Amino acid sequence: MIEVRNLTKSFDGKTILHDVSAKFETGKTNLIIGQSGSGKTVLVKSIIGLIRPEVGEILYDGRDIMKMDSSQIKELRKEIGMLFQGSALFDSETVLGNVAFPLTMFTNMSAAEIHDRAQFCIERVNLKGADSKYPSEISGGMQKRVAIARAIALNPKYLFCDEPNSGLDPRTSIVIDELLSDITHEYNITTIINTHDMNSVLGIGENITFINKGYREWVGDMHQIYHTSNEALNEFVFANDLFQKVKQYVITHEHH
Ligand SMILES: Nc1ncnc2c1ncn2[C@@H]1O[C@H](COP(=O)(O)OP(=O)(O)OP(=O)(O)O)[C@@H](O)[C@H]1O
Repeated sequence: MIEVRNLTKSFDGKTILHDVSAKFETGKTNLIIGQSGSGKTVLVKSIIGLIRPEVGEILYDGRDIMKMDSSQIKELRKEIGMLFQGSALFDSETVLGNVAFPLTMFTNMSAAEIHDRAQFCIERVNLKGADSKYPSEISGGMQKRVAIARAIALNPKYLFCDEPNSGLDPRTSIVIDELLSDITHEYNITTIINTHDMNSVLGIGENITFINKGYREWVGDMHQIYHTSNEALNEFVFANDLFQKVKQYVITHEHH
């Protein structure tokens, strides 16, 4: 579990995070949602140690990253997988080369072991047979799966995903969401997903943290969110007609 306690962060005298506390649970898909500019990225960057808040605690299964020096943070990062927006693959490397990269960089595994582990991860994301392809030769959804395979190569305890569905069509987005959710459960990973995608919120949101103007205003899951009395959250999630209808449908049918 990652627990954040009373985080406050300001830039140039302007407070961006106001006393934010949140829990991100092990083996669950933890979503962070909120409007553009609400402070989600500042929160995530704080959690991974790229930004240092003025006040607060950030506990990785009890270990406070705020109290770590840079070499300790570097050690901790070995337990963290990252999935960046746009996949961030190396264009000049094959699928296999991309997935093998962190294994080559951060382990003492032999070439044969690296090959086996990379192949295992490639198969886990259903890309068997694509290992010698280059990123430019595969679709955006497949690239995202390569990025997921790379992110899990080192068997991370923690996985951070920044807008994993950006640029993907709705159907591919669901495939990626389900893959992230399955992997989270299967390997008992503390997964944190920064997302704007309401399909993800309602589809895989096991633990949702809503940030509004730098305050953590709501926490709950994809079922509870239909019943929220938080106006800002309601407007954010159910802004469009379709989601409004889904909400009415769910609420009506729950009472029967
Ligand atoms: N390094 C920085 N220096 C000064 N201000 C910053 C810095 N980083 C972020 N901010 C400010 O913090 C606020 C919150 O930004 P943040 O990027 O966390 O929003 P967000 O919720 O992630 O938005 P989006 O959904 O658009 O990515 C913004 O007003 C931004 O200008």
